Amino acid sequence: MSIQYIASSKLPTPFGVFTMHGFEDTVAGKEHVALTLGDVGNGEPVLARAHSECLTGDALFSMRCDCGYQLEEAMRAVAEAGHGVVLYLRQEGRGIGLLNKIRAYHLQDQGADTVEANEQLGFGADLRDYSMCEPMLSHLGIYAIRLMTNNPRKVRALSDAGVKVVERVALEVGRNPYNEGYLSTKASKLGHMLSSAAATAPLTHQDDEPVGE
Ligand SMILES: Nc1nc2c(ncn2[C@@H]2O[C@H](COP(=O)(O)OP(=O)(O)OP(=O)(O)O)[C@@H](O)[C@H]2O)c(=O)[nH]1
Ligand SMILES: [Zn+2]
Repeated sequence: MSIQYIASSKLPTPFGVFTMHGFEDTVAGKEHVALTLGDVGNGEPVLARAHSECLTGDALFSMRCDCGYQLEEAMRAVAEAGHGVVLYLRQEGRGIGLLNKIRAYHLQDQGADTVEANEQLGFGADLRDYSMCEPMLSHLGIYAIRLMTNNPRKVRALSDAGVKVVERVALEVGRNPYNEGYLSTKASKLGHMLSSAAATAPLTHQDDEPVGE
């Protein structure tokens, strides 16, 4: 198996004290992380998020997408439930990588949507692979999950990869004027289950009125 468990440590966050588990994909050369909180290995289905890396949204406060908001809400929900897991998967830009995502954003600045931009760069719309999830979850003693996502293809991909998904839990947060078009493209072209007036969960950096655009 190419996924190897490496080490664990505490990770205190504003939401609670998680345990961070590091894994290495020795074939792809990628490092992935699982954050757990509470007892996740008791056989009960576990509240879970499989979150694909988005440096811009997760770390740089970007409002172009909903990733940062979803990550924050997922960690908050796990803390509120008292147990759960967040898999942080290092497949930036739906698998095309950070620099290609910046190229794609440049094309989107000029009018392409998120799918057209990928295609203009010669990539498929979504190159992600979820095969690391089952071995990571198994290592943590998790055999069934309640998956926080709006993406039905992610549910199918995880199921196809051997993960028992007993429920999909909607995760609609962070809609704002900068990601409105992106979210409607996700719904129309990528099949995401999104209501048009999704609830917003403002983050501290979302307080300012948008400027430009
Ligand atoms: N190529 C590309 N990747 C993007 C863009 N915006 C966000 N991403 C990446 O998309 C991934 C997140 O995918 P999303 O489609 O937003 O959400 P999802 O994971 O499919 O679905 P949810 O579980 O509902 O969040 C992350 O890896 C982001 O870096 C974009 O415009 N172009
Ligand atoms: Zn994002």
